[in-house]
Amino acid sequence: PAMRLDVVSIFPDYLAPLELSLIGKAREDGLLDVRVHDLRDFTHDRHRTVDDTPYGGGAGMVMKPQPWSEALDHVLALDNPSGARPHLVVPGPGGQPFTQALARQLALEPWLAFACGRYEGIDERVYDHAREDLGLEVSVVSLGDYVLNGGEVAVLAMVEAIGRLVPGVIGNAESLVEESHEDGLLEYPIYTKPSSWNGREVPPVLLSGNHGAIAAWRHEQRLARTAARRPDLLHASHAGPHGDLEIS
Ligand SMILES: O=C(OCc1ccccc1)c1cn[nH]c1
Repeated sequence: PAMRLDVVSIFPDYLAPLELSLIGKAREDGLLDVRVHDLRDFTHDRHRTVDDTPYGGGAGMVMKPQPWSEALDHVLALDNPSGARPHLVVPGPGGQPFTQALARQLALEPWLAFACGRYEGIDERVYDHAREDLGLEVSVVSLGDYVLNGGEVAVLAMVEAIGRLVPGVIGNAESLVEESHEDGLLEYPIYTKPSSWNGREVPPVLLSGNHGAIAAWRHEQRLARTAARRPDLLHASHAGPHGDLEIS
């Protein structure tokens, strides 16, 4: 059965790229069932109001709870015979880090619903309502320590990272194996033809046909790159036989 992905946003057109290329094809192949909903369809006033000023004062605006409650009810009611429940994922700067590990976990779920916040965010009671009244698992997830204007860009990134892990979405499975962050190290440098270009040569080991030496060189490169760019990713399990993390 297709993995179901619902997205609620006041800018549904922002999610149009999900109709393209890989994710678009996976939708055609029935692997992903992606539906985008306009939050303003769940307002009833002339101005289709979705936000208001924050209680307690402060800058900016807060998204009103009622439209979100009606949008979630609509998502849950849509052709949902099994009564299954979606995992509600809300992008936000204050969330748990979105990592390849979390992407892998989410790719195993049958149904994800994404709530795209705008302004300063969503009234907290929507999270409580979703958890306590709708019985949903709710996760606030951050792409990184920076602030976007809204959740849409984050959802595009997450849907791409998750969608490509769904079996059948990516053609050759092996391309999924050797990837950054899969085993905690960054990827090694890659090369293709011509072997000499612009006076620059491809490292000879890669042309040697000596697969042991090639694998060793690639591992060394991954360690060196990770030490240089992401020392935070390095830990004891990556130490060499002498327990050293020093890169030669
Ligand atoms: O800004 C983000 O989400 C959009 C958002 C949601 C709620 C209020 C303001 C902005 C974000 C940053 N890292 N990961 C997500």
